Amino acid sequence: MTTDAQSFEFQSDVQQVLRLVVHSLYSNKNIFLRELVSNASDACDKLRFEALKAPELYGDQPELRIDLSFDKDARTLTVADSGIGMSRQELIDNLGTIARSGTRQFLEALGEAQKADAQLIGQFGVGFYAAFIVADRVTVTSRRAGSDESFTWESSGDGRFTLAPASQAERGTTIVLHLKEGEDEFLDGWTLRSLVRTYSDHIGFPIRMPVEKDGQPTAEFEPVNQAAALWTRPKAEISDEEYQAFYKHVSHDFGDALAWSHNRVEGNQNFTSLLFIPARAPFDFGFERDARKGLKLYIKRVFIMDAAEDMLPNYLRFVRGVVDSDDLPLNVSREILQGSRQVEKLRSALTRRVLDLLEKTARDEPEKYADFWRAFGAVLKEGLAEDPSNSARIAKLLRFASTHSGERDTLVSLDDYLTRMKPGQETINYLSADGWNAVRHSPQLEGLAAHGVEVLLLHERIDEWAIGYLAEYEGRKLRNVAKGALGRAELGEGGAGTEQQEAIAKAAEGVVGKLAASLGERVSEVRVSQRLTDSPACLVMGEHDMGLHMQRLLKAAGHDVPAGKPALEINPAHPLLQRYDTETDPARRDDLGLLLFEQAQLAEGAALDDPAAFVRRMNALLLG
Ligand SMILES: Nc1ncnc2c1ncn2[C@@H]1O[C@H](COP(=O)(O)OP(=O)(O)OP(=O)(O)O)[C@@H](O)[C@H]1O
Repeated sequence: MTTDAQSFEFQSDVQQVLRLVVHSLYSNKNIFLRELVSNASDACDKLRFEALKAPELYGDQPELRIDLSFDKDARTLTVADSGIGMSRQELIDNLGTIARSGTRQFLEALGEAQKADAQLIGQFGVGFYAAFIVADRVTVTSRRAGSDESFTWESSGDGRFTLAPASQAERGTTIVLHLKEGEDEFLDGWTLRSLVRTYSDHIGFPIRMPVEKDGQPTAEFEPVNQAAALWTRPKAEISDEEYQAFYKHVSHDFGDALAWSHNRVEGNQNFTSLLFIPARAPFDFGFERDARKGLKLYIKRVFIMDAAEDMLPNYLRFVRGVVDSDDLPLNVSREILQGSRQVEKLRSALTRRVLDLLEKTARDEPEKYADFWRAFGAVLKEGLAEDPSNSARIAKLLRFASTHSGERDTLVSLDDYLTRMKPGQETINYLSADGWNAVRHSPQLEGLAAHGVEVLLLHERIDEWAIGYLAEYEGRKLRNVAKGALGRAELGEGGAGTEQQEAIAKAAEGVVGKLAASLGERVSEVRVSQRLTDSPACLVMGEHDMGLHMQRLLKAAGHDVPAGKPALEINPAHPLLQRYDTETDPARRDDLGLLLFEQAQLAEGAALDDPAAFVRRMNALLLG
């Protein structure tokens, strides 16, 4: 073993993160203490968990605690915990790298201007590196539980750190901050106590500070926090600020939570849950599907593991918090969790809690709910497919753009829709397409708009797939208006009567026949439309066929899709159809017919089979 200090370089990302943290968070510099105490508390949790199987890890030091002290002369502040500690290799791995996946992508994606935004920086959990906001040198000495070796890690935050053997007598980690010039406020007992009370009161282990006598710290330590895990305390005694501080501890989010729900359940199952809905998606939200974090499982107050995957369905993966069970065995393993009926029950109870909380927020604080929907709506929609037993409740929480306002950001619920249905209308109408403009300007909406019938506008990738799992809402069928013939059920009493329709269809028989001949196998049928008022034509699938948009999505994902053929619906009153009908040159007429078909494909968002031929035809007609 070497006795001299060895020098190492930080992984390249670390330097960048460090610089960002120090520059962006200076105005919130107090948070360094919260971060260090939070890590110390995690280290105590880890020891308590490992000691379930190996009680000898406690040695002769059963106490788990976090001590804060300072030395005015040396200008140092010390955070010492009796937690799990770190081995030499762990010091190198944990304090010289950035483990979170996606950090590099995140940094690259941030523009220069955004880099100064503390909220954004906070999203990747600044953690240990926050120490460098106030310190120009940080010394970490650690001795892992069960080992008699200790090591000192030291860095000035300049891209390098050193590592040397040490002789720390006790288990755990001691972090000494050599404060920068001007940071003397942290050398004051009163300030530190008030910071602990503000940010770390909820920590479940005692945070202790030296008793002061005549303004001088003594060797005796006293607790300065409540040292009771927050969720074990009665709701009425916990302030919003305390809940928010705790949220930051469990979620590593820098901003506040949007809402939370804290419950104690007694009876068949005994557990406490404290669940938070974040206000924003974390930067690596998309990356973490495989290793989901965010819901901590405690058993009888002992932290066991991150168990989001077992305790919550995938579509609620944005939830953060803790669940503390009195019934599960302390020696539970992931394998046991996965097969356990008790866990299954816990999972449905937690799912209900989250849906209750979302319903309450939607009802009482619609603006907050709108923020939630913007951040996580697309995730919640997956629930329609994943959790059929709750699909009615999920459906109530859905929000859609609609022709009611015609604006992308003004969203309506299915309940809103029901109140605006026309007399005689039976279906909840929707249209889906690739992107907002394609759906908003679709010719398919013209007839419905003329009758004043509202249509939900689905324009996100997941929409058509998700909505396919929702056959009806409150007894009303959900109806894709791009399919089948529209009648009274879709249009209400204002829909054209059958006699009138038949008369129009009869008058158009000639043009319909000619078009069917021009288009041949491309379409299943040509018919007069109820949908159109301004456009000449549109494409419509059979009511039970797969929508054209969905066919494209599946094809793009590499699936074999049965090629259902659309019908071409026409608006015989449109001048282009009259021009088609009166064209005497058969070749030109066929070209015009094909153009009508291709236009309908384009308007619906499809790519053309042979775009060059389309352009040639179009140009010939423009010049002719
Ligand atoms: N006091 C401590 N005792 C033991 N290990 C620690 C301590 N402080 C930090 N560590 C280790 O160093 C790692 C990195 O800490 P850091 O605070 O940078 O990130 P983190 O806590 O994992 O995540 P986050 O970015 O969410 O804060 C921790 O995961 C932990 O393994």
